[in-house]
Amino acid sequence: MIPTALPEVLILEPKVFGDARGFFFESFNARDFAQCTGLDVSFVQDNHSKSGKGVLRGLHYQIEHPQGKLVRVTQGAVFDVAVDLRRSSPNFGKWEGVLLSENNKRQLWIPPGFAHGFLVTSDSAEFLYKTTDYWHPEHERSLLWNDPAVGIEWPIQGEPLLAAKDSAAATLELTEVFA
Ligand SMILES: Cc1cn([C@H]2C[C@H](O)[C@@H](COP(=O)(O)OP(=O)(O)O[C@H]3O[C@H](C)C(=O)[C@H](O)[C@H]3O)O2)c(=O)[nH]c1=O
Repeated sequence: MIPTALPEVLILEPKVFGDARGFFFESFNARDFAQCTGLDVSFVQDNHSKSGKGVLRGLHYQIEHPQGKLVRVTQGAVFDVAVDLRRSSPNFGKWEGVLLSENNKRQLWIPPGFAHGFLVTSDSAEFLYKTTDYWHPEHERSLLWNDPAVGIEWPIQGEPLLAAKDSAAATLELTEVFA
């Protein structure tokens, strides 16, 4: 486990076994996750998305039924970002960005209370993640990817490819946040 500038956001690096055939690693182990993070969480949903170069999905969160997310990349590379949306946090509005790729096999734990999104930096990327609560579309919110008040330094020249809901997302000042 590798800490980040946001104490609750954690990078996890699996032990990878390579041999003449290729590689093997345990991509998730509940006991090891609990031991190395000290967290007592259970995951209820696995998600898998594929995106082209320059796609930015996010920054999303559920205002009710907030989801903790354990995210990883199995093909390509993304710049993965978490933003602390807990008003009571000393890091409210602060962000952390981590390169996740098929090569570094790093995973990122994003707790409930944070917005999450990623920018695809490779030609395409397959993104897999586990969530600690189910999808509740009625509670989904989107924080604007380039809100100057948050100041995320996305590794992109020009505009990303965004879903309409993300182009129209609210700024930190106007979006719903957590206590
Ligand atoms: C999130 C989700 C979506 N869907 C359906 C709804 C749409 O018909 C389709 C695509 O959904 P959406 O455009 O919201 O997908 P993303 O933009 O990748 O959303 C995700 O983006 C960022 C990276 C996140 O962290 C969230 O997990 C999630 O909000 O999948 C489902 O059926 N179940 C789900 O859990």
